[in-house]
Amino acid sequence: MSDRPLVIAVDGPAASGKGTIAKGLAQHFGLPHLDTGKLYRAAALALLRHDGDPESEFSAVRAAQDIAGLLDDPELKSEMVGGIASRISAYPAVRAALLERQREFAAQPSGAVLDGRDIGTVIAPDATAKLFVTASSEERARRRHAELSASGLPVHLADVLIDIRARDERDSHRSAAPLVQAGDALLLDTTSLDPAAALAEAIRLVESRLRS
Ligand SMILES: Nc1ncnc2c1ncn2[C@@H]1O[C@H](COP(=O)(O)OP(=O)(O)OP(=O)(O)O)[C@@H](O)[C@H]1O
Ligand SMILES: Nc1ccn([C@@H]2O[C@H](COP(=O)(O)O)[C@@H](O)[C@H]2O)c(=O)n1
Repeated sequence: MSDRPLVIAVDGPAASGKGTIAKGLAQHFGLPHLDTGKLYRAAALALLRHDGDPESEFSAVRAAQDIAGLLDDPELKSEMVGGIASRISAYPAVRAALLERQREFAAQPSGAVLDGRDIGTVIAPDATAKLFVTASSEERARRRHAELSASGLPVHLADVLIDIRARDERDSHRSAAPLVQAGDALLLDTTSLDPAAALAEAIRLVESRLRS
């Protein structure tokens, strides 16, 4: 077994359960965790609050440089913010503005768990273990719909499914750091797993990497 810090990269599409798994892995292995989607969402929120134009890369980069104080804002969770995050995250200069912070987090001597879209491919290509977490788009829409309804944000399931599919399309087909399973990532399909079973499988997969 290597004595390098344990770094776990968790990537996957929207509402696949990667954040839930990443948090659970962090707790299990005693590591700090970063939800990198929050950085893109915070940039989107900064843009919205400054009446910026998502069509302007310049405007989006300025927003990405101005996310202090926004990382725990409850508005980050809204579908509107998630949609704008997915649009502006396609700009290479926005990704560049958020890169160093993520790399520094991954390089902590303690090790780390990060979840997002490009952790295993761009942010931490040398991660000890990489998981690509997925689930069918219908199941992901069901989960996101339940989450939004529980937090008092009424939305139609059909609209959530359309939004999830649009997000998948944008995240997977952009030229800058697209959502793609890294060649050495282990696939974890959570469609028919509850959160506890998904985490148990994730721990098993990480441990299998630690032994290899
Ligand atoms: N295996 C699972 N079965 C059922 N529900 C789940 C499962 N995993 C997570 N959830 C629920 O689905 C919703 C989305 O999960 P989570 O936030 O972990 O996904 P995510 O991939 O990190 O989403 P995003 O990156 O788009 O914010 C949450 O409400 C979470 O509690
Ligand atoms: N590493 C990442 C993380 C996120 N994004 C983009 O942000 C959007 C919102 O992310 P959530 O995980 O909170 O849903 C997402 O749709 C991606 O477009 C990213 O590009 N890279």
